[in-house]
Amino acid sequence: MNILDQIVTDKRQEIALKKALIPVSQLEQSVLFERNTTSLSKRLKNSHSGIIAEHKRRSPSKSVINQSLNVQAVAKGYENAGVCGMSVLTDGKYFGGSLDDLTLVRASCNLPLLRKEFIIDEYQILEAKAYGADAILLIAAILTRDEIKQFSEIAKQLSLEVLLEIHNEEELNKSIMPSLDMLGVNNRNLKTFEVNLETSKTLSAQIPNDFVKVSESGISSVKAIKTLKPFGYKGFLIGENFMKTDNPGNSAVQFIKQLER
Ligand SMILES: O=C(O)c1ccccc1NCC(=O)[C@H](O)[C@H](O)COP(=O)(O)O
Repeated sequence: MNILDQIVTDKRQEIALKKALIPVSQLEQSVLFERNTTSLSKRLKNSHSGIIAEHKRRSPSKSVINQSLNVQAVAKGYENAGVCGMSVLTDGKYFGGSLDDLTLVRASCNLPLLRKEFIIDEYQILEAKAYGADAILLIAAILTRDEIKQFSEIAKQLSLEVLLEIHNEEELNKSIMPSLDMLGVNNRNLKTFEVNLETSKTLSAQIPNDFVKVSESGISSVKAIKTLKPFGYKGFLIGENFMKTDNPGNSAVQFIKQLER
């Protein structure tokens, strides 16, 4: 079984338990549920750096990255560095994240927040809104076209933007639809965990210009961003490169300074 299949199998059980514990009516009563959201895609379009900085404690590919940081300090550091948005991993088992991380981050910065999760059920989209997200990730590899349509339309009704993640042409072709805001090309092969920026380069020409293009994973240098920009990318999702340091905010400051040179 590949890693996505494993994660999805666990996720189904997790969601069933959560639904029994916290009914939808309770999610809808959250004080964060009615808040106005901030557009991540607009920030990316108008930004020079285009960085979406991620909070990521561990991962299936790297095991532990950094478990000793305070999530709110990381969020404030990223905001002060001038990133466009923040991605908060909420999966517990594989990434060491939680929905509490999302709420803590929401309380400590005004950045547009992406809930980075393996979304396979409408319930998780309601959670995203209730815990403070501005955008959700949908992963084409684990969803049918009908599910992508259904979930992205629900997100729209909740004023959440959608970043649709693809790994190849087939996933791109099945996913294109107007209810998506951003198209993310994941450079990480989830079978081998190898990262290759060529994936972003190769797929860029096939992504219609109506979508903000985001390159995800394995971005560890300013050079990589400078190489990807001519391919139309406006967003760059960076996790490990910042999180492996003692001060991810400071690393983002140095990174953006170099990018602006
Ligand atoms: O990061 C992993 O090992 C991973 C494995 C299986 C599914 C998803 C995975 N990562 C999620 C992400 O998309 C990345 O955290 C994100 O793009 C940032 O990547 P990086 O800059 O390489 O940390």
